[in-house]
Amino acid sequence: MPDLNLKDPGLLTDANMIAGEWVRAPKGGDGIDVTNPADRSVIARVPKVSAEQLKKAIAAAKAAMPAWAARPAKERAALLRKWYELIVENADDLAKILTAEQGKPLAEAKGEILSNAGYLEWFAEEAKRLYGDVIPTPSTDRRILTLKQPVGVCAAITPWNFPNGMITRKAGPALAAGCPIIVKPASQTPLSALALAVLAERAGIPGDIFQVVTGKASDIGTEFCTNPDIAKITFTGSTEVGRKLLRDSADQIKKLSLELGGNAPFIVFEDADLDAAVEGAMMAKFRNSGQTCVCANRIYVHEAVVEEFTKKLTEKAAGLKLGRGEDEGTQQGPLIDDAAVAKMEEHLKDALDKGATLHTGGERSELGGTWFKPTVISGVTQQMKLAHEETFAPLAPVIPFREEAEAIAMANDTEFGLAAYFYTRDLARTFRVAEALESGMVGINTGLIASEVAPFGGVKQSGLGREGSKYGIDEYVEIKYLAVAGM
Ligand SMILES: NC(=O)C1=CN([C@@H]2O[C@H](COP(=O)(O)OP(=O)(O)OC[C@H]3O[C@@H](n4cnc5c(N)ncnc54)[C@H](OP(=O)(O)O)[C@@H]3O)[C@@H](O)[C@H]2O)C=CC1
Ligand SMILES: O=C(O)CCCC(=O)O
Repeated sequence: MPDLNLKDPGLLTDANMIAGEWVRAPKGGDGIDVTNPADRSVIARVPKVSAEQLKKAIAAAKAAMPAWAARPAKERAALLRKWYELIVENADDLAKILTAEQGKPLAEAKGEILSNAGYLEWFAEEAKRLYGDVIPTPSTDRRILTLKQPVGVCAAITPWNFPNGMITRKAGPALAAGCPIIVKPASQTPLSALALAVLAERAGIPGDIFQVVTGKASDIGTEFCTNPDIAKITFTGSTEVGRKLLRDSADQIKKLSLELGGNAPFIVFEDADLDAAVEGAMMAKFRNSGQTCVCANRIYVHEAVVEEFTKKLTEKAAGLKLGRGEDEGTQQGPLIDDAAVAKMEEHLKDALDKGATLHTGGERSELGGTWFKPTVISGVTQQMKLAHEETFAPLAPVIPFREEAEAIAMANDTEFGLAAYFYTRDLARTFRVAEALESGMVGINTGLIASEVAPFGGVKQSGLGREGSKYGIDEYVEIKYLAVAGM
């Protein structure tokens, strides 16, 4: 294992947690190399779980579920709380592991870890409030009650852009509701997931209740979708894979939560606080080098302020410091891989070929590898590729508009509906526009919306279900109705 200068080297492991045991790749056997996107060096090799091992993990989770679900909610809550505390205590080390495999600046990595540990804290509390109802009865011979019961064994498939946070968001509500969960992290970033498993074990969470398996995505996905002992799949990633999971699990009518691609519009009205809008756009566009599903993909700016906005955005974007995530002051890490750079270049070229103007960036950085200079272009139209596809990279396209209705129509002109943002100081417009935007989340005068207390999720082809908030745990329970007569 690499020397990441951890306070606690025990957090770095290349073993899977299967049925309560740490399982390494067989010597000389098949495995997956984990590389540091900053220099492409191989930092670890994790196992490719075998079909038998995966079945064993699922069977172990199924066998362990009744005892876990039967524990008083207060006990499950205490274990989740302990896990949360260990993550917070070890946030510096977890951030180093995350940055080494994902590339984001260390401060951002630590921010991801701390803010998303909040989902464990939140759901530890919600575990105790999983109330049913007593419903007023329409006839005197009976009483009507509801219970909330755990949905069953859950399987999570998580992406590389938030290697730590996308797991706590799913494991928190699952475990709180009484469900075991098996996590398959992205092959690019398994070490953060495995470090979470180390801490879960230390917190006292049984190793058949929180398991992590690494390996070939399509094989694991197929087993999750077809194994009758998996009741629910929770996925964050591309719309294409989400669609496949939905299709493949249709035969067994599994429950699915899908947090898929976005194509967030970011609208700046003529009455906006322009400096605040520029700050918000920087956050919504360039956080994680543009690789978040809620990243602003299209920036619509009223024609009266478009020139000034573009100038200010360009200055800020050009001032971002690129570097290795672990280097002091780095604001933009490398993109995850060459495919991510290729997509950025494809969208940029298409826009420039169709008449867009380049203000800053537009090329790979001198740092080499997968760094791409933060890029601002203007004169963008709805006919360009980036208006309809998620770029997932540091490309900020500015599109002018004249009328509010025109901005809303362009914003909604997409099959996606995850996040949207707009800046205005007009209260009536605030509600009018917020209600008209076809998205699951709307940031108004802010470019940062994720929080464990709020429901995160999309409409249209951006997915199904919500993560976080009082609604998040509903994704992991079934409501059972009791009709009690004979009294
Ligand atoms: N909503 C979001 O937050 C995210 C959106 N995306 C979008 O998707 C694009 C592509 O990114 P990419 O990493 O390829 O996203 P994917 O959807 O391919 O990967 C996300 C997760 O799904 C797994 N996966 C891939 N194929 C299958 C399959 N057939 N069955 C089951 N699981 C599978 C991956 O595993 P493995 O790593 O082993 O392939 C990973 O764990 C991005 O450019 C972006 O537009 C990507 C990541 C996150
Ligand atoms: O990209 C995602 O899938 C989640 C974004 C979380 C955040 O905004 O912190």
